[in-house]
Amino acid sequence: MNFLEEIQSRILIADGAMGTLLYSHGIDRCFEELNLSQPEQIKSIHEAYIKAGSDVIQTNTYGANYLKLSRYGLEDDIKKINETAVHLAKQAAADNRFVFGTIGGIRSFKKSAYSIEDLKRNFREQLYLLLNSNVDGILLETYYDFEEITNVLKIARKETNKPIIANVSLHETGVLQDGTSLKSGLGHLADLGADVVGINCRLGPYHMIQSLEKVPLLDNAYLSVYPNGSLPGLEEGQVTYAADVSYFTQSALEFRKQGASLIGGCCGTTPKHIEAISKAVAHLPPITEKQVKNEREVIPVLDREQRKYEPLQSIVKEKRSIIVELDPPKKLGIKKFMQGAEALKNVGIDALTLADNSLASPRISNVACGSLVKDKIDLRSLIHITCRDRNLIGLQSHLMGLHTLGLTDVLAVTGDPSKIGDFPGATSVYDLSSFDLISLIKQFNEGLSYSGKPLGEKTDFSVAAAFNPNVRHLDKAVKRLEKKIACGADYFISQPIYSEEQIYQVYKETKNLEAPLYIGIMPLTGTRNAEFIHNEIPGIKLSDSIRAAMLKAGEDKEKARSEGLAIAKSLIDAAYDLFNGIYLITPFLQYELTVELSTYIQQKERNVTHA
Ligand SMILES: Cc1cc2nc3c(=O)[nH]c(=O)nc-3n(C[C@H](O)[C@H](O)[C@H](O)COP(=O)(O)OP(=O)(O)OC[C@H]3O[C@@H](n4cnc5c(N)ncnc54)[C@H](O)[C@@H]3O)c2cc1C
Ligand code: MET
Ligand SMILES: [Zn+2]
Repeated sequence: MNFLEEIQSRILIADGAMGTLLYSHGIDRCFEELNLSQPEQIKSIHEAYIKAGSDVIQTNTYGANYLKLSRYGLEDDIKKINETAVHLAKQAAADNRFVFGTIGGIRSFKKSAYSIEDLKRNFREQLYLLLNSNVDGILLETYYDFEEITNVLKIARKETNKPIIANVSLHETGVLQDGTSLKSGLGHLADLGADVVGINCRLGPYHMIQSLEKVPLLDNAYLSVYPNGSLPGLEEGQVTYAADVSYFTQSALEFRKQGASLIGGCCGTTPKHIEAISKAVAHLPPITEKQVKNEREVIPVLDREQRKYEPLQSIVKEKRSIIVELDPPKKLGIKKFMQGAEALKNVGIDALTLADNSLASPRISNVACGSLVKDKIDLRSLIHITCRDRNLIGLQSHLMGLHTLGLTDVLAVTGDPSKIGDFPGATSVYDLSSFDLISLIKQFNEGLSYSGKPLGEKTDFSVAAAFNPNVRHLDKAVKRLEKKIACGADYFISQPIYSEEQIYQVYKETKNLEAPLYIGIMPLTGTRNAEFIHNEIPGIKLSDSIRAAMLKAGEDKEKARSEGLAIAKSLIDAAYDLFNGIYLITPFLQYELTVELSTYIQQKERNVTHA
């Protein structure tokens, strides 16, 4: 009996979930290891699916590859686990059933977690083991990453003439994670040589039917569909699925109408679901003609609204520009903060920069503060965004919120890790790096979300990135800047520098960059503050003369304060002719200091223009 002949003449029934039926062993268990320790149970699950009507069953090898097994320290058992899995499935299947060796996808949305080379090596090993055990075909399932499935499919097609089923998992109805439509994705997999192409997991029948409505019958591959039992729920920490099996009778008829030739189930489905599907469609031939729904017309992306403020990168390329950091307060109450913002606006700075819980300590949301500053004082707020506190969902929601509030100027940073802050046990999310975040914001400017889904409007963010010059190898830090420019950074803002020599070094190393740089200067507020910064903030070093001057000021607060200001002014003098952009950092909400320094810069500017 030949799979490809069989599927041509009638709808074939696949099996349902394996993992769901093994949950009772504990969710953190390696289910594939059960091939060795509980072979009878695995075999009886296969038998239950066969009894329910499955023509095609899959080996219990979804995660039986090096990368997944090594999470459990089981990588050395890879050969035995795969061979036994094939053996058990074959024992359960009579001659007229097909045993497909399954290989699950690895990547989630984070491409950086595994390189394509890692994935290919990992795949090849499992593929050889399954083919050597003489499976009837190969099943690729739960691939969210289209780059991954196309690469592994090419390998499989090269290595075997046996039938290959290639199933992707959808990001949302009809759309893959990278924004590719299901129609074009499946077409591409068919062109790469898959015999059957389709979808599995994540969605239930309703969304899968909707997705398939836009997919035509292909002339070089059959269509498959493996829906989940339902959308997942959570009960007492356990994933649950709705158990209405009769719903699957109707769903199976719909799948047939959409052109599916192979119908099974994924997470949450059981032999009962498969029985319902089998009873509904196993005796029917596949359809030969199909009315395809048009892909949704591309919604025109509205052009951006007029920006309220000119982008800082344009200003600083042309002329002197001062931006000042004023951190949102650590306690409730924003009177002093707003007074500071107003005083700084009155001395004519270009923007107030608002850190995002810097040093990983909670503060009033910088969006709340920034929005008030824009609306009440009419001063541009530059909102820092870290990747520490928000996952990919939160970050996208945040960007949409900023756009909605008209906060168009942002600084994208990785962010100080939680472990250095007030709540060391809190999670540092880091779904994205600063590079990824810069790229994401620039993609928003094209009107597209992370997955490439149209946002309806284009945003108009101007994106700053951070420059940390206080490192051992300045050239490496500058290389990071080049990478940030490649991701879309419009300009840079540096950490504070406390040495005239270092300012000159930074100028030399960065002067050829395409993107302008605001150089960071923060007034020292006292002798202890100076010693703390020199000795305890990683990377930052005060020059000998600055340190000596602060030590000389001693415990006299007034003297230390004016010495701190004098030092900041001398650093400004050193930076003045080299950089248009000056970034002043206000220590401890002492805005009088940054007001005085801003005035100092402007005075200098007037003297120069009048001279
Ligand atoms: C202007 C400015 C504003 C900031 N605002 C905030 C804020 O609001 N909230 C907050 O939490 N943090 C803030 N930070 C701190 C910042 O997140 C980091 O501590 C650091 O300065 C690096 O910037 P980044 O996050 O863009 O890091 P990236 O360039 O993305 O680097 C991430 C990590 O890679 C490593 N790395 C970086 N450079 C090198 C190098 N040359 N060699 C080897 N390893 C390297 C470091 O471990 C670094 O932490 C700010 C920093 C600056 C300069
Ligand atoms: N078919 C496999 C199983 O049911 C994979 C499911 S998708 C995570 O265990
Ligand atoms: Zn699944």
